[in-house]
Amino acid sequence: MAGQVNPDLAKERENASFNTQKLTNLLYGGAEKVRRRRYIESLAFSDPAYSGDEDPVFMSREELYSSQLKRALTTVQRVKELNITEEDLSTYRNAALSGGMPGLALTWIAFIPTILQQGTEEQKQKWLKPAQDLSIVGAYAQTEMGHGTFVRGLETTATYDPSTQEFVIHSPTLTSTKWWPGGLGKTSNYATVMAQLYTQGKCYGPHNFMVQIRSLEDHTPCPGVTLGDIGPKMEGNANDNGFARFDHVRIPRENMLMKFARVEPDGTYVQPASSKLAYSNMVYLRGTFVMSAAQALASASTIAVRYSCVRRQSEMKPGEPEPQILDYQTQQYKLFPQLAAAYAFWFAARFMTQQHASITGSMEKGDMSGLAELHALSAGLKSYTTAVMSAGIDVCRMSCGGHGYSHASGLPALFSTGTSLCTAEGENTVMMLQTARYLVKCFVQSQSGKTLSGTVAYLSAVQPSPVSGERNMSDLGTQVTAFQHRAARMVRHAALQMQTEMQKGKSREDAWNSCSVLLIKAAQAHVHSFVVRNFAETVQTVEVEESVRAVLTSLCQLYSLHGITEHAGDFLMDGYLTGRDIDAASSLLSAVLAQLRPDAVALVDAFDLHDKMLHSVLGRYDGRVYEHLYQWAQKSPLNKTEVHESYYKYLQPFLKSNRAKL
Ligand SMILES: CCCCCCCCCCCCCC(=O)SCCNC(=O)CCNC(=O)[C@H](O)C(C)(C)COP(=O)(O)OP(=O)(O)OC[C@H]1O[C@@H](n2cnc3c(N)ncnc32)[C@H](O)[C@@H]1OP(=O)(O)O
Ligand SMILES: Cc1cc2nc3c(=O)[nH]c(=O)nc-3n(C[C@H](O)[C@H](O)[C@H](O)COP(=O)(O)OP(=O)(O)OC[C@H]3O[C@@H](n4cnc5c(N)ncnc54)[C@H](O)[C@@H]3O)c2cc1C
Repeated sequence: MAGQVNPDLAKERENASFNTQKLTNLLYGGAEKVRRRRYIESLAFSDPAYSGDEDPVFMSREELYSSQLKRALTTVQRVKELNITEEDLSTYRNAALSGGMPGLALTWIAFIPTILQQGTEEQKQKWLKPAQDLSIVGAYAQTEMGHGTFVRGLETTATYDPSTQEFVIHSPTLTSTKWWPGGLGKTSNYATVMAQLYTQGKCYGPHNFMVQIRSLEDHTPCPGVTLGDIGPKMEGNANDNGFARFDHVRIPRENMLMKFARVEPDGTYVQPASSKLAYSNMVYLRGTFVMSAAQALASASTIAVRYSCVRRQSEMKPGEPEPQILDYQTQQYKLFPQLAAAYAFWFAARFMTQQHASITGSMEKGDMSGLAELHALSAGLKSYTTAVMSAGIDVCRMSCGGHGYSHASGLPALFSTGTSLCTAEGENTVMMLQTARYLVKCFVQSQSGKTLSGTVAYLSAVQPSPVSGERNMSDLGTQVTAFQHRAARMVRHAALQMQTEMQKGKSREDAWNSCSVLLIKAAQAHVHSFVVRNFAETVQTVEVEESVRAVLTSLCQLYSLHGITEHAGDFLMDGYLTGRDIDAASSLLSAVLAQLRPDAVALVDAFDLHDKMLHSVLGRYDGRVYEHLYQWAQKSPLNKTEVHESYYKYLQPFLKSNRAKL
């Protein structure tokens, strides 16, 4: 990252109130981890095997597919040569493949985790090593053309035949065609297939099956399997999201992933401790999306904040030089909430990872009591953080004016990739409704006197009626309590509204549907409140230098004050906060924007995102935007020749004939 730095950016860095490195260490879990991550990334960044390809935005779909596949295979080779450990694997791969996720990566992201989550010890022994060594390449084939959300509605069948001890995998209808799985189209030779399990004439619902789909010799589809790519998408076109149809394809009984449910050789079905354990891999992946959301928003904020310090536009005071656009309060109001949300989500992702490890640890020992909370938390956090991230990246894009709209900024690709996380691994509305379902249940339990624990404990603790009196709106404790009050009120309101609808004669399902907008809003308020509380607790308790704590405290205040002012109606609804409180929150918010302004560049630098990860001319660490914008445009394929061939084909004859008519 050396080289001459734009003087405006250099000045920003000199003027920061805290040591950037200390904050980076906090984000990544210590100085040694930061050093290690940088070293591992440098191995990829300095490797000539990964350089030389042109910018992905100038490539055709086929070029992109094959170049990223080649890169992915190089990573496999390098991981062995360089002895990259399990701990460093994702850092290395992310650095090497930052130009676009290849279909092959689904082996790492979804296929291997499914074997780990759903396989018996024997099955792990059989398939994990080949998958890790890439002697088999796998996809996670669940979604069908007709059903993605409603897993119980999947149509693919796996019918057990005790006479041969095999399952017969079949796609009975067009809509049962597997559709979307990453890496399925052209790359994979295996897939875990989610199918309705039939045995002894009874359907036991969706279960996972290991199915070979292509020949290990020549990669042609196995008998009875039809495969292909589903075509280009909004982004992610290095990935061959694919389709698959099965015509009575037979697989051995041992290919059902049987960690939880089992089918005995005679066809007897053995129940799992919970039928939802077949979904455990989805819960795991959703949890990981929270960090992806944090990192995507961190990238967008880094690009937009750095550029906003390099870019000068208009006149603030007559006769004075044009100001850096970050000096406009409106620009700060666009960008700082995204920056604050990136930090908030980073800490929430950390909590999510710890919760996942702790609850799955208990589940391994047979204690299923945490499953519902884990599902509600991962579904809600996935939904909330990816939605805010997606909208936030677009705010960052617009904040960069015209240059933000160019692929040179990196923001269009970041948005199109990021926004896919709102749909993949559980559509966001559907996920938030799952959280709402849990909240309503908890509310009913608290009404009958049960003391709630975990992330919903506040639902029984918060006073239903507002507390009158003066409030200090700058106090983090006051802000957290206000968020909890808002969420508790909204959950109570949605649940009581449902009860009212049912008392009027509606079925539970109809009452649920007619209250679902209220329910979604209540669940969003719950997750929002959790994120605020977790952020506040982190900044108050973390061991760190006081200057770092001070800037994080301002950032946390900004995050919650922004939430309060943007959702003022929710806080005012029952008079918990007054108009004066909201006015105070708005004034404080303006003050915090100004307070954070000198630290903005240092706060994005602390994410420690290398230029080779950002892929942005606008977000370059050295701020040399204009010269590189000019250089970048020269690479446009349209500039390969001075006069484009279409001129000779179309424009020249057209102009000639037009002129002849004159
Ligand atoms: C920029 C960054 C880029 C980064 C790139 C990243 C890579 C991207 C890679 C992309 C890769 C993308 C890869 C992909 O996309 S893979 C495909 C992912 N697909 C999905 O996620 C499907 C979503 N649908 C479902 O999960 C279910 O069908 C839902 C949940 C909707 C309903 O389900 P169902 O109809 O069966 O249930 P029910 O509603 O009758 O409820 C019944 C009860 O069950 C409880 N329940 C439900 N579920 C769970 C659960 N899991 N654990 C524990 N409990 C659960 C529920 O609360 C209820 O409890 P109760 O109230 O009765 O007590
Ligand atoms: C980039 C990408 C990668 C993917 N990778 C994979 C993969 O590797 N493997 C795989 O199996 N799948 C994959 N998928 C598929 C993905 O998991 C599904 O698209 C996703 O789960 C949403 O399901 P759906 O498409 O059926 O949406 P739908 O459910 O049809 O959603 C359409 C609308 O209906 C609404 N809706 C549906 N049900 C309800 C309800 N109960 N209440 C209220 N509203 C409702 C939704 O909110 C949404 O507004 C991928 C998808 C994408 C975009």
